[in-house]
Amino acid sequence: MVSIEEALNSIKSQDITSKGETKPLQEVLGFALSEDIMAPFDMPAFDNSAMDGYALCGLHLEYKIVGEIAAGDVKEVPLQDGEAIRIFTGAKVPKNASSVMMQEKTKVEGDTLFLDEMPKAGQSIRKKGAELQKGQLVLQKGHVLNPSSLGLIGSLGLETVRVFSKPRIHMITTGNELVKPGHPKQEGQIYESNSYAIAGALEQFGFLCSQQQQVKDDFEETKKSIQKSMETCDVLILSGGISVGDYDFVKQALEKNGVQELFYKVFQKPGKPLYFGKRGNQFVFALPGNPASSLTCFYIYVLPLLQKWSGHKDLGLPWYEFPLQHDYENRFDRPSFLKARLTPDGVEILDGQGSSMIQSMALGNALAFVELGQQFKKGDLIKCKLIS
Ligand SMILES: Nc1nc2c(c(=O)[nH]1)N[C@H]1C(S)=C(S)[C@@H](COP(=O)(O)OP(=O)(O)OC[C@H]3O[C@@H](n4cnc5c(N)ncnc54)[C@H](O)[C@@H]3O)O[C@H]1N2
Ligand code: MOO
Repeated sequence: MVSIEEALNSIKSQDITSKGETKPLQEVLGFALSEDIMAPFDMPAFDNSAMDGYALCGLHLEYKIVGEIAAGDVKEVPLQDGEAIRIFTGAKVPKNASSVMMQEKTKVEGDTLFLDEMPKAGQSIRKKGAELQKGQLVLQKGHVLNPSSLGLIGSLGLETVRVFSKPRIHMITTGNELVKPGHPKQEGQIYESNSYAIAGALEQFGFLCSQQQQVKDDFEETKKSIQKSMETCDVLILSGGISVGDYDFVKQALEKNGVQELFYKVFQKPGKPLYFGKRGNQFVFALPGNPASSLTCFYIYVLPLLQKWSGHKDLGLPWYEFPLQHDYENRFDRPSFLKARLTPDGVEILDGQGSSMIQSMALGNALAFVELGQQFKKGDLIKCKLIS
C-alpha cells in the first residue's frame, strides 16, 4: 500500500516522450503547445483608435475637421496643430495625433469640432506594441490552449499550431453482474455505469475513449480483452475486479500481458484498490469498481497521467482552499476525498459518502480532502478540487 503522495509522484515522474503534431487552429482547443509561440510582429501593429470619435492634433477645446479615417484605411493624413479628423474604432491614428476624443463628448458645427472637456495626451489611442512586441514570448510550450489562446494565436496570423498529441484511450469494464442501460436486468444484476461516467470525465477534459469493452469476471476473457486493447492503445483504463475477491482477475490478467505494476493499493478512501502499471510506453489504470471510487480515482490520478502524456505543463486539478459551512470530522479509517459542493457561502460536505454512491457526486461540484482523523470547525479552510 502506498500513500496518496507516493502514488501521485509515481504517476508524475513517469518518463513519457510526448509526440508533436501540426494541427489547424480550429482543432487545437484543449491541446498543449509543443513549442513556444513568439510574436511575429508588434501587437497592435500600429497606433489605433479605441473609440469612434475624433483624432486631435494638440490639446484644445476647438478644432477644424479636415477629413475621415475608417478602420482598414491606409492613408496617412498629416494633421496640423488645431486640426481634427473623424476616426473610427480600430482605425490607424495619424502620426502626429495627440489623442482621440469619443464622439459623445463632442459637438460639430459645420467643419468645427467643439469638445465638452479638455483632451488628455494619448487618450483613447491604443499604442503600437502595447500588448506584445515583435519577438516576445507569447505562449509557452506546455500551455494548454483555451478559447482565448485560439483568439490570440489567430490574431498573430497563424492558421496552424504545433501541439502535443493526445493518447489513444481504451476502457474495459469487468463484472458478471453488469448489464448495459436499456436492457432488462435480472435479480442480482446492476446497470453498468462506470464507462459512462469515465467517458464523460474524459470528454470534460478534452480526451476521448476510442474503444470500450465489457467482460465477464473470467480470467481468460479478461486477459484476451486486455491483450486486444493493448495492441493499439496508449492508456488503458479498467474498472472493477481489482480487489482481493475470488472473481477479481484484473491484476493477474495484466501481469500475463506483461504489464509491470508501479503501485497497487493507495491508503485513501475511496479507491483503496487502485492499480497503476506500464508496459513500455503504455500505461494502465485499474480503477476500483465502486462508481464513486472509480470516478474519484480518475480525477485524482488518471487525469494527471493523461495530461503528462499530452505535454501539459501543469498536472492535475489545482487545490483551492475554501471555508467549510459546518463542523466536520473525518471518521473514516483513511485520508479521504469527500463529495462536496462549493457555493458562494463556502463548502458543504454532502451526505452519501459511500464508495458506491454516485448521486452525491452528481449533485456536488468538488472533491474536498481530509487527512486521517482531521477535525474542522465551521469557517475553517478545507482543500478542494473543483470537478465541474
Ligand atoms: N476483502 C476485501 N474486500 C474488499 C476490499 C478489501 O480491501 N478487502 N476493498 C473494497 C473496496 S475499498 C473496493 S473500492 C472494492 C473494489 O472492488 P473491485 O475493484 O474488485 O470492484 P468489483 O468488486 O468488481 O465492484 C465493486 C462494486 O462496484 C460495482 N461495479 C463494478 N463495476 C461497475 C460498473 N462498470 N458500473 C457500475 N458499478 C460497477 C460492483 O457491482 C460492486 O458493487 O472492493 C471492496 N472489497
Ligand atoms: O476504497 Mo473503496 O473505493 O472505499 O470503496
